[in-house]
This record gives sequence, structure tokens and C-alpha cells, in this order.
Amino acid sequence: MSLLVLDRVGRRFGALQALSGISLSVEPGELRAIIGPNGAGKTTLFNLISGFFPPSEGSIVFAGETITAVNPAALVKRGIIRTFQITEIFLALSVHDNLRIAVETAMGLNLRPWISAATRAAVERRVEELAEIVRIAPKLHRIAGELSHGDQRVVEIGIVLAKSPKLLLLDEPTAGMGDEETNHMTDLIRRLNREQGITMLFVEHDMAIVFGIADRITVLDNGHMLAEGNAEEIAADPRVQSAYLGQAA
Ligand SMILES: Nc1ncnc2c1ncn2[C@@H]1O[C@H](COP(=O)(O)OP(=O)(O)OP(=O)(O)O)[C@@H](O)[C@H]1O
Repeated sequence: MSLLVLDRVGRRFGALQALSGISLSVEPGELRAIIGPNGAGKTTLFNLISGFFPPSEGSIVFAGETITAVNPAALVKRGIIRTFQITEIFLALSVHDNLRIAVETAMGLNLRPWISAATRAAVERRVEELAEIVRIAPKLHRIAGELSHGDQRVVEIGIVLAKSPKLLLLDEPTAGMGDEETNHMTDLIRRLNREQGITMLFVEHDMAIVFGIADRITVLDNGHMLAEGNAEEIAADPRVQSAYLGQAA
């Protein structure tokens, strides 16, 4: 069974048809890139899948259940987790505290007046596990605001992992990064997909990353789905070349 199925999904903003007729399926374990020129509808697609607003037309099914009108908080509980173009972490807190708060929230502990020693130890183990997974452990006690932009985004990935995502939506995960940070993030995305088995959709403008790691690529153009396929198919598609790749070169 596909993890995510969009059936003829569309979204209007007043007179503007931002997306129309989008039908796509994402299989469990897939690493899918969403690409397209500015204004193609990529962010709108993420907003629909993560419940920020409902589609004007069509239906969205996640893990066999219709989620077309489900709100973002409820979707997070079901495992659809999203990161934004702007990093969302507590800059004044340490990396450890950022991860700890995320773990406590995910475990439903944040409203408890006290936490037992055993639970505290479980939280600590999970924090360390997350820090190892995203490879930020050596910087665990640094203040997040003093880290590089790339490391802050890595911490953010650790925070979203605390929520045990089944479907992770990453909006421009390497935006504003230098080569080394980009390589680290790209490697992290691939590892999370391959080793943790997390299904992912990511919006990315850097074609080297898209063609380097995506299992499949969905190309949007002007609110429509222009093409879908693996890297070879997309690179060879003349419609994609003229609508997008030619323009980007
Ligand atoms: N909340 C909104 N209200 C009105 N128009 C919107 C809204 N969100 C998006 N749009 C419009 O919908 C179209 C698609 O925008 P969207 O942000 O989804 O494109 P995008 O592919 O993510 O672009 P970019 O690569 O520049 O981020 C654009 O014309 C945009 O102006």
C-alpha cells in the first residue's frame, strides 16, 4: 500500500489556481524530491499534505486513511512532520535542551509537574540516541544560537526525529549552506531514509542534490504536474529541460 496518495488535488487562492490536478503516490521508504521553478506550487503542495490548509479539490490519503481535512497537529500525531525554510529551534538553549524538550513533548511529559528518575533516564537515552543519529553529539552542550547555520538545521532534524516521523517533509533543507554543510545534510537525509526507514519528500533547488539522492522526482510547473520519474527519466525529459532545467542553467 502506498503511504501517501494524492488524487486530483487542487488549491485555489481567490482567482489564482495555485495547484491543479495533482495525482501522485509515495511508497513507504521512498525518498522523493519535489522540484519546479519559483511559484510552481511546491510549498502549496507541502501545505496541503501537512494540513496547513485543505485542498480546494481532490483527496489526500495517508497510511490508508483520508486526511483531506485533518489539521496539522493531528497529522503530526499520525506521523506527518515538516520542517520549514526557516530553522525552528530555541537559539538561547543548548542543543541538549532543544532535544530534551522535543523528547519530553513527544513522550507527553511536558505538562507533568515532575518526572521520575527512570523516565528522566529514558529521556536522556533518547536525547543521546538522537544526537548520535544526526551526529551532533560532540556539540550537545553548546548553545544552539552559537552553532553554524548547518549545525542548527541538523539540530532541527534531531528535534523532528523525536516525533517519530513516518513521513518527513523537508522544505529546502540545504538552503543557505556551504559545500561542507550541504554534504553533511545530504548525507544525513540519505541515512535517515536508508537506516531509519523514514519516507521523505523534499523541496530542493540544488539539482546536484536532487539527482544525487532522490529515488523519484516530481516536477511541478505553474501549478501542474509536469513529469515524474527517476533521475535518468527526469534529466532526459525535454519538457522538464525547457520548463525548468534550461531556465535554471
Ligand atoms: N497563502 C497564499 N495566498 C495566496 N497566494 C498564494 C498563497 N500561497 C501561495 N500562493 C501562490 O501560489 C503560487 C504557488 O506558490 P508556492 O509558494 O507554492 O510556489 P513554490 O513552488 O513553493 O515557489 P518557490 O520556489 O518560490 O518557493 C504562487 O503564485 C503564489 O503566489
